[in-house]
Amino acid sequence: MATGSQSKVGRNPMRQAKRTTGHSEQHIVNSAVPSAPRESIDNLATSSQYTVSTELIEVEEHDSLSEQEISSWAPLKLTARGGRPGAYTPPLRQKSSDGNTSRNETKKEIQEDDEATLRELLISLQKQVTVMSMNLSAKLDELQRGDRHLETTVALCEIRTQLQELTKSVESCQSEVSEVKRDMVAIKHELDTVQQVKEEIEELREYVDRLEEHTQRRKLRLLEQGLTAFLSYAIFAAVLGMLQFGYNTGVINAPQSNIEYFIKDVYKSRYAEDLPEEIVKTLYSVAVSIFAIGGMIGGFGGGIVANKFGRKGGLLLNNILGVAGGCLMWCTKVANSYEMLFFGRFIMGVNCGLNTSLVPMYISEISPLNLRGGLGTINQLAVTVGLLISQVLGIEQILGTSEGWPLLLGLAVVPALMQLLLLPVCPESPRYLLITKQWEEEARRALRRLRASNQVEEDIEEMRAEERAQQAESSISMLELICSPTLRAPLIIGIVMQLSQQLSGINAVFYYSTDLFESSGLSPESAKFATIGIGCIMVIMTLISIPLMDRMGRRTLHLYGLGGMFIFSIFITISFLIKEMIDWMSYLSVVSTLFFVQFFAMGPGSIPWMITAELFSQGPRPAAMSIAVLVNWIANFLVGIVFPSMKSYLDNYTFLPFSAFLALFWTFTYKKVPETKNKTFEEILALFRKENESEGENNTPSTVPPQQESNNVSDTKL
Ligand SMILES: OC[C@H]1O[C@](O)(CO)[C@@H](O)[C@@H]1O
Repeated sequence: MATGSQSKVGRNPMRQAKRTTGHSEQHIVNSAVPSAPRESIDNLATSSQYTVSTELIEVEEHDSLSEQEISSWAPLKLTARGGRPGAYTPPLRQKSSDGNTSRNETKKEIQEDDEATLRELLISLQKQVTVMSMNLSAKLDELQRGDRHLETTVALCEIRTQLQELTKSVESCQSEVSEVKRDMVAIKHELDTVQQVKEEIEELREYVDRLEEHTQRRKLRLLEQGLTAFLSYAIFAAVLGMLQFGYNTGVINAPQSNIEYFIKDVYKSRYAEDLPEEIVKTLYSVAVSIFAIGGMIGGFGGGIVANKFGRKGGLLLNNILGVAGGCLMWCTKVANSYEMLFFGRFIMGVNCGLNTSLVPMYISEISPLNLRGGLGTINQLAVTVGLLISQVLGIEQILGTSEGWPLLLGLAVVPALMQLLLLPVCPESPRYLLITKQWEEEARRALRRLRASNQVEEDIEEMRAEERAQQAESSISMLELICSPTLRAPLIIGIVMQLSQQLSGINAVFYYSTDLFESSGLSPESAKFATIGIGCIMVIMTLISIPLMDRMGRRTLHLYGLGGMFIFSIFITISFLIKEMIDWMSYLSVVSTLFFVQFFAMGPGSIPWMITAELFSQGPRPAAMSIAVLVNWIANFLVGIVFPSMKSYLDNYTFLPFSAFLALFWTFTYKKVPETKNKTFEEILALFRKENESEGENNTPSTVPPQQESNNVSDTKL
């Protein structure tokens, strides 16, 4: 307030006049110049009364301004001068420092008080000037009528000058008022803009809320979808491929001695000499393992086939290999050629490798979200059924004879022919049609048939969302997949899950269970039945795990599975170690093996197949499946090859390396594997993308400290 006053003093023409006059003049000025107007301008805002008092002029203005009018000047000075000496600071410039509160206060002050106050100030100033002029004119007349003519004239001149200055002062005041007015308009404009932005933000928030609600509703509807007859049919037709895999895995075990005799016979009939026993064993192991080599090739090529011919298309074509492989093995004896057996096994391997890639992909892509886990487990159920069928058919009473074994191997044509018959009426994967091929109408038609409903828009929307989410990484090649930082984590998880299935030692049990049981004290007959018992347990437990998959979640079941396998692998070792001392310990090994297999069926048997397909969106899924399936087949092959040597080197400790692997895989699953249950492919993708972004932000190394909560995004860091 004082500053405001001072600023005015500097510009006050009356003060200037006072400073430039001499002593005698000073008297004249003092006596002639009306001090009250000068004071009234200086103290305009603070004075509650206005008095003109000189020797010559006495103007009482007290009555002309009300108390209210005067007190209302104070806020005007405050806002108009802004506390900066000699310069007017518009309130507009204060807004940034004071924020919203100051803006609102300023707005209130200006809008409610200042406008009226400024107007009143102007009016009162004009009034004062008018009153003063009138008073002065009256006094002038009075003086002109008097004798002191000369002094009066001088005084009058001074008064006139002062009056002019006063007028100027009023004018400058007016211009300040207009300035304030202009600022007020600007502030109002700015406040309007702020209001507008506020409204826009509010609208956007509402839009986001609506969108979230819509996504939630869509997901709920997706979770309500049921299993239709046609979907069951399509799944049955597709999993025949996995049954084929199980059958060919198990079929070679039972007729081992028959096949070895056949190899010897062929050799003798060709070269008229006996083949050494070791070479016979080696040739038999070629017949066994060449299947896994074919599996690696087929598994690796699965991604290319899936993209080129589609999932269903690829499966149909693959059956040509199935029929060809089956026929070759069937005709082996008639053709008197073990080479034919090897070739047939190799072709069957390629066929099964392709199946392990194409079937889980097709099933996960046609399944409704809420059934994806359960239906994914059907893959492994088919494998176990295939294995059991081969074990049962392989007993001596059925086809496990020197005459029956070619047919036993040749029966592999049955699943292939059945699939050729059943699959053509099934639709192609709608995801493949929509996302890969961009054939929306065909995708809609396929979905309508699978869901037995015309309401398929939720599925279409969900697929579109997946497509949008993966846009940045569409059409991924294997090299791009390996190099992509976003996909690295799911790829490593997919690979480790496959390794956890094979390096758990399951095939050590499957390929060598009869042998194992015999060496732990069972008779050959009992050992064979114990092996069949294992096959049955496997089928039953896999069946039991189907409803659990979408209730307990993949991660939980995998952890239970690996944990149980770890415990019973230790029991197997213990039973081996003390079987010499305690007789009934051989039964402990059988029971432990049964439990070991039971825990395998609970999770590690089926989850790796489905989770690999779940961890990736449409673009990188085929390439990821290829790599993961290849790893599975390599590990499968290695266990098959290495286990006999392991057995002779480690003896009773043969299962210990598997125990160590199981502990390792359990820890990995606990720390890194996210839950995919009831998550859309888009959500799973977002999970890894978010994790990758936060990794980028934190600039942390790729291995992160352990996290407690599995479902947490950061759990997926690798
Ligand atoms: O059921 C046991 C079988 O399952 C697989 O792990 C495939 O899932 C095979 O390698 C194994 O022989």
